[in-house]
Amino acid sequence: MSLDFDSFVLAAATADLTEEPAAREHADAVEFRMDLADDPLEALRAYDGDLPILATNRAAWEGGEWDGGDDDRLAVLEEALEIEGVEAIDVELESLRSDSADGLRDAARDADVSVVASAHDFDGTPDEIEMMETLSDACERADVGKLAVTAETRADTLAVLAITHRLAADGEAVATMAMGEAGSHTRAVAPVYGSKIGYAPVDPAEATAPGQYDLETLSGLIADLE
Ligand SMILES: O=C1C[C@@](O)(C(=O)O)C[C@@H](O)[C@@H]1O
Repeated sequence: MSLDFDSFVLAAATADLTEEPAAREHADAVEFRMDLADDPLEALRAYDGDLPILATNRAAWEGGEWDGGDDDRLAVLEEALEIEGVEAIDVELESLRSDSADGLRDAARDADVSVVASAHDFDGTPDEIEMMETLSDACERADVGKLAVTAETRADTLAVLAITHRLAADGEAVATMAMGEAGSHTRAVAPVYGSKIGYAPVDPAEATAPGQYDLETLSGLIADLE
């Protein structure tokens, strides 16, 4: 079964699937950060929660903690496709651009699992033209295109919201957020402009990116702004 991003999905981001019961009240899905977990395939096989899983195995070169080779990283993600409960996977846009994840994407289609193509900028916010190019490319290569940048100013956050609005208005499935303290509010506001995925840790001490609100807080903010 595939996770459908027609409406907004709030994902509880975690390296520990036993947190799922605590996430149920506020989340629509669990983002399982396989790269941050000890034995991720074992944990997935043992999962018997209610929330669908978006599986991410983030490369070190994209801000994650997978410390093996890239082929192994994608192969582990491909194994996850076969496990019940996994309804979406996150694949780095760079892997899709280099064709190294073509097999994985085809396998996801065969398994009826959605693909999120993601790109991150941990240093800053590129200009709008560059962000439009990156996000449009991500949308072309997957079911959802995701872009997370690092905001330092209000102008940065406005630019992220502007491109979100533009692509969503064109019918593209996008997920956006500005990382960092200056970007926090975009996590609540981007869904108003059409962003389809939000990420928040159940436990604020276990954030998976800078500037995240905890799950209960983000869920409340999004509900208030709807
Ligand atoms: O790519 C993303 C988005 C994210 O980096 C964020 O900023 O919320 C959090 C990550 O867990 C997730 O994989």
